[in-house]
Amino acid sequence: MSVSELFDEAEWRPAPGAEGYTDITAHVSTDGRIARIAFDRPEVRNAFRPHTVDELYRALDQARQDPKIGVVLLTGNGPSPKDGGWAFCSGGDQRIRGRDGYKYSDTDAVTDPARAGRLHILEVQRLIRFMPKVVIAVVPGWAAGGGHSLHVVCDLTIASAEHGRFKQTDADVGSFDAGYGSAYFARQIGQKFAREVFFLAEEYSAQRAYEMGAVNRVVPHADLERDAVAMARTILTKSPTAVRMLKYAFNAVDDGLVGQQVFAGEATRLAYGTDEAVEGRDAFLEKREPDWAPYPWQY
Ligand SMILES: CC(C)(COP(=O)(O)OP(=O)(O)OC[C@H]1O[C@@H](n2cnc3c(N)ncnc32)[C@H](O)[C@@H]1OP(=O)(O)O)[C@@H](O)C(=O)NCCC(=O)NCCSC(=O)CCC(=O)c1ccccc1C(=O)O
Repeated sequence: MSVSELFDEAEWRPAPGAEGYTDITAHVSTDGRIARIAFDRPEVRNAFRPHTVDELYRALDQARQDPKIGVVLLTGNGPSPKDGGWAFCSGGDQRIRGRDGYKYSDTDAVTDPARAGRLHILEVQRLIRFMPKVVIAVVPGWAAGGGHSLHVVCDLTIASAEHGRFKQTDADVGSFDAGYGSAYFARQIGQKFAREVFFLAEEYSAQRAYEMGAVNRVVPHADLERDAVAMARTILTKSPTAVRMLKYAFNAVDDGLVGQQVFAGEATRLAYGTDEAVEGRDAFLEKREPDWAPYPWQY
């Protein structure tokens, strides 16, 4: 069975360990430079349960640690075998929501009570936010609730003109993403629009979301994945260090001290590459005073 109607078999090979996944699919482009990670529960509009989130975190972290991968495409497989509907992701699976979070199924055999009720999609959001690679939300259908928040936290969004739909249902179901999903969303599209999206929970077409500044590109459905790969390939022509520093620079202004820490960590890595920093380290190891003379107080 095909992974998804938009999936091009010639473009991808399974990511290492992907054969064990049940709720997502994970692939790497044949040249190893792009990851494609997809929700694979189209019959429930790609809603996620704790097991889905575990797999998603693992696949994203694997992409984060793969030095060849520069861009991650996050998408949803489809269409639904039940009614032909398309989805990026419809957020937390409301059927298994408990009073302390989302519940593992009996077959997941969770014995640790601390793991019983989960909201760890927020850990996935942080992984997307802080990974030093560009993450593109590729939206073939509904992005709703926590699925809407995931598209918000991705670096870029490309959506299907025919089937892309955006709706923030959190307040309909008594949930609220008070972090990136709402406050950061308001930074993206402005306070009035963001409040409208949450307080009215209406449906927005891909074109309307584009006009509001929530989406980068709207393309014909049949071209969605091809165009997403083309975007990724353009990004891959750029300097990895420059892209990494730019992502962290864009983040820093909204991420407080954590944003500064992440940006500064990369600045430190760059500084370690200079002769000046090498002199500091060598002087310590050689038990001598450092000679800073060759390094001016630049202005
Ligand atoms: C997405 C819809 C608007 C699509 O509507 P439509 O095309 O008419 O399809 P339906 O017939 O409604 O759905 C088809 C089928 O799928 C089932 N389904 C869809 N979504 C879900 C879901 N989220 N959970 C369980 N099942 C779902 C639906 O019941 C149908 O099944 P049948 O058996 O065939 O009848 C519409 O489906 C819709 O509105 N879906 C619900 C969207 C929603 O409210 N999601 C939850 C929001 S809350 C959330 O995601 C919290 C989790 C979270 O991420 C979080 C946690 C803590 C802090 C912050 C966050 C955060 O938001 O990030």
